[in-house]
Amino acid sequence: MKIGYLGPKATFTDLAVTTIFPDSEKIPYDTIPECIDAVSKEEIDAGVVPLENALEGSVNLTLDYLIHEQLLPIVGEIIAPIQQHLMVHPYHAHHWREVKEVYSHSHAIAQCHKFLHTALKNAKQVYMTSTSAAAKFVSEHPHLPIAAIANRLAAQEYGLTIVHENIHDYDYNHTRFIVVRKQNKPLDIDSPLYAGDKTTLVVMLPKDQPGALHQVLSAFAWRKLNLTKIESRPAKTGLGNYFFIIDIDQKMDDVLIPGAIAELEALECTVQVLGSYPYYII
Ligand SMILES: O=C(O)C(=O)C[C@]1(C(=O)O)C=C[C@@H](O)C=C1
Repeated sequence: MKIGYLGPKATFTDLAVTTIFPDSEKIPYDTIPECIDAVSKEEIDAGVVPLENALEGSVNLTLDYLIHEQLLPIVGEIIAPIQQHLMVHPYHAHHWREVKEVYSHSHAIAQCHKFLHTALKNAKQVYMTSTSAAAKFVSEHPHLPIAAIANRLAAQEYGLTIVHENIHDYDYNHTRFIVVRKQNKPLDIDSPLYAGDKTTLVVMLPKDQPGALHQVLSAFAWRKLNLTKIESRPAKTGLGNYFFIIDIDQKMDDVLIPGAIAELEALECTVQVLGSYPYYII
């Protein structure tokens, strides 16, 4: 199987893919949209992109691109621990406190806000497409006084020295990655890391109906369907127009979830099933 991922080599997405698909051919893409487009064009069998981080919340680019540009089914989810390290070119290892710029993915920079605020208060923060793209950039500019925030594999891959370990602000730092495919075909993963199943819906509420969200939630509540996430994103059709992304803590069944969807449609909601898929915890 060919699995695309947010690259280059040694991103957190790469680590997640290697753990869950150890025997697959891995194809890196520079950006999340490029990876999703490659799935859509069937250049690859599946794509893996980050969706949500425990400290920083949703990766909006993934959500928006999937919902507005390429509506592909989610066929799996990988939850992985995230440890962020500060790294520099070996040349700067002894004077890393003097770096002028810190490069990383915006989520990684946000996860290390307290550390950056205290240890590198005057360094400019520069966003890159991924943590390993930042590490690669730092390795390619040995004479610049700059640092990257990335994982240990990236330090090894790009020959950087870790000068401060575990700089993320809170110990519990995990990211959810989703696996998307062109067709809604389950992945044949036989992994001891399997931890359960989820179903994700995208729900657009009817316009200007008092209590609509309350009614939507009660369609799940009285069926005792456990929701693990509800998030709103702009529908991009006008101010105040939002849709909701709802995760249900179980597989699509024949009765309860279809019943809830039918009830939402009767309330004039538009409902799309983004996927019903297994998740794996690393
Ligand atoms: O840049 C990477 O290494 C990624 O895999 C992306 C990403 C993200 O988008 O949140 C994944 C995990 C970390 O939370 C930081 C960055």
